[in-house]
Amino acid sequence: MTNYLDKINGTSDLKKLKGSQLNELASEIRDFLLENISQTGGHLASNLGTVELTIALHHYLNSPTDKIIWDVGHQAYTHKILTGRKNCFTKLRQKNGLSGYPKCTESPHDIIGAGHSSTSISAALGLALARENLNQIGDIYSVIGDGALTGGMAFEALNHAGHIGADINVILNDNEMSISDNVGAISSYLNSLRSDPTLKKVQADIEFLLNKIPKFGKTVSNTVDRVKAALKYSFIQGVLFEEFGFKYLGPIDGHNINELIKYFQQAEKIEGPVLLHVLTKKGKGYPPAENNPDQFHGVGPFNLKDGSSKKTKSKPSYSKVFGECLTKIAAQDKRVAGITAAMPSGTGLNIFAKAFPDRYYDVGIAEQHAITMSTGLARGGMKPVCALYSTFLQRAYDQVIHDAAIQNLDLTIAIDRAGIVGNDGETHQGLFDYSFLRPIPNLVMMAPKNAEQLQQMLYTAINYSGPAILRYPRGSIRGQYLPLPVEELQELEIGKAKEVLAVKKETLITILAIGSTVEPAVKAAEILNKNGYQTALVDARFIKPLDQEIILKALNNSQNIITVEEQVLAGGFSSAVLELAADNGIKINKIKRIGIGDQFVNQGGMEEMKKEYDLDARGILKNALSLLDKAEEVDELWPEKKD
Ligand SMILES: Cc1ncc(C[n+]2csc(CCOP(=O)(O)OP(=O)(O)O)c2C)c(N)n1
Ligand SMILES: CC(=O)[C@@H](O)[C@H](O)COP(=O)(O)O
Ligand SMILES: [Mg+2]
Repeated sequence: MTNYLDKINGTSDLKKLKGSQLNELASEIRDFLLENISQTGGHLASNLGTVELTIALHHYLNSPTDKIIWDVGHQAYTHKILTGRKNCFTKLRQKNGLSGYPKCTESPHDIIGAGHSSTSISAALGLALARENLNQIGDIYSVIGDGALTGGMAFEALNHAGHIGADINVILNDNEMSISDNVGAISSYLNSLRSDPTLKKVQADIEFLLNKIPKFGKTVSNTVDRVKAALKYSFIQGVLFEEFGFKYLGPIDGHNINELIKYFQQAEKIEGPVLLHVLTKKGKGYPPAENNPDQFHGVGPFNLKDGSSKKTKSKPSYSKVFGECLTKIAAQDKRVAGITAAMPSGTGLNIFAKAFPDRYYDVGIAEQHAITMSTGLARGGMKPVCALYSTFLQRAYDQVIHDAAIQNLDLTIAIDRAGIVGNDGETHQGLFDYSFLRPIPNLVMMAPKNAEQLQQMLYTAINYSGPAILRYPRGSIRGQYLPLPVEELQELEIGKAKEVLAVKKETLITILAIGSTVEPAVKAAEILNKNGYQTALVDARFIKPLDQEIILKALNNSQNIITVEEQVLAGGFSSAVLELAADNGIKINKIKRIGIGDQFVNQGGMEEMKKEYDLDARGILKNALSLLDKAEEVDELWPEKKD
């Protein structure tokens, strides 16, 4: 049997294949994806769905002169395979390995880097305008999913591109899924387009017409309009995208390479913006993923035979603890509502959704709207809890300031995936939220050290009457999970830290930690104390307001200070401590700040990357010893064998 995949070393080899050879290649690529992703993990279902579409694009276009922009970018694995990166798949999403997203530094074919949703049409438009201004050549294709199309930015770009008649092609990859079921009026609208038989007939007639016309531009538009009228089917009334000034082509079978190429040829004949509505199946070709596209959207290593996970059962995630606790609180208070921006299972809000479907809102990929809608709910007397990943909350910065904080409204923002997120890499790290939220008046912001504190903090945030934020990391909890009954939940005193190991007069070292760094700091402090280096430890709990009393006490009484935060150093927890010291005229003898410097953090395992930035117990110990000029003792003091 011919192995086409091994023979392809770039898109020029692909172009030599025809007809059924391309279908065979698609099948080989699917096997390759399954073989590799089952070992490394990755975004399986979306990639299985875009194999034929990507082959057709690269067969028809000349990348990188022609430009393909992948929205979110989690579905671009076949693009990577066809553009010379096949051999890198053994290290997909791993440290120093192949990125799971398009990345400009990785390949000239990755025109625009991504990871966050709904940016591709804007980027395509910018490229088209640059092409025009600089007399460049090349077609420009953006590939956006039906989920990503729920993001407001996509519509800002459609609005602009349609208005100016930009010569771009937007492929709407409609698989009827976001990560979970897609939501919203647009999604229902796409359903109606998909099943409209008249549209297919009109498309056939238009195709016939286009084949007769060399370039479907302004000069012939009257003819086309006449044909449309004659067909008694108005695109203008029928298709939303036409209202935006786009020519609509479709629906197109996204698993039929020849049909796709035929439509690309058509699109080329049309001047101005074209939207190609391509229908694909998420998880295509692998029954476990076809049947459970949500579960197979992003996966860890799994057994190919049945799709079962290779991971041994681990502790519950922070998201699950959050979801369960919220559900319990909501059972007692019918004002509590849950809001997600297209991440119900990721945030644990699916647990709440099941119990209280009437108070649960999935707004689609619309973080800005999620926050402002929450403020409206709050104003109306509800107690909204809006759960967003830290990295995606970046989208809603102004809404937090303008709609929540200035008006001091009573909402809770639960920031999930705060800190290092691991294999998604730079675009998804949650490393900026302390810094961008700390300067905002009226906000209260806390970070739990473990599952127990997460529950207490959620209860505190919901009961606090004003905008309250809690941030917690991705992945499994540390320590034990004892689900607390509501009667045992207690409001924490706002802005109160806790001395885990008391600060005394002339303390040698005080570690000031917050959130996920507290538990490794406890371990480091225990080792230091055991070895005669008297160490105190403060769990700050609140970054805003900071407990001035306890932190000033620590600064005044300690010969050495260590701050630890899973965040960038600039503007974060350590900055808050230094500001407090400066404002109170305290001269800190020696200080070491552990956190992320002025750089983006690459992909890699979560623990692996935390270790790299000294955010683990050993890293904290090492920094403490180096403050005492005893760095060389770390191996000797560290109780575990070198790993
Ligand atoms: C701003 C933002 N919010 C949320 C996400 C998380 N996210 C990644 S992919 C995805 C679903 C995208 O659905 P779609 O575009 O239809 O692609 P599919 O996975 O179906 O191929 C979501 C919600 C994100 N990447 N960016
Ligand atoms: C593509 C994307 O943005 C999401 O699929 C993301 O990878 C989810 O990350 P988690 O695995 O942390 O939920
Ligand atoms: Mg989709």
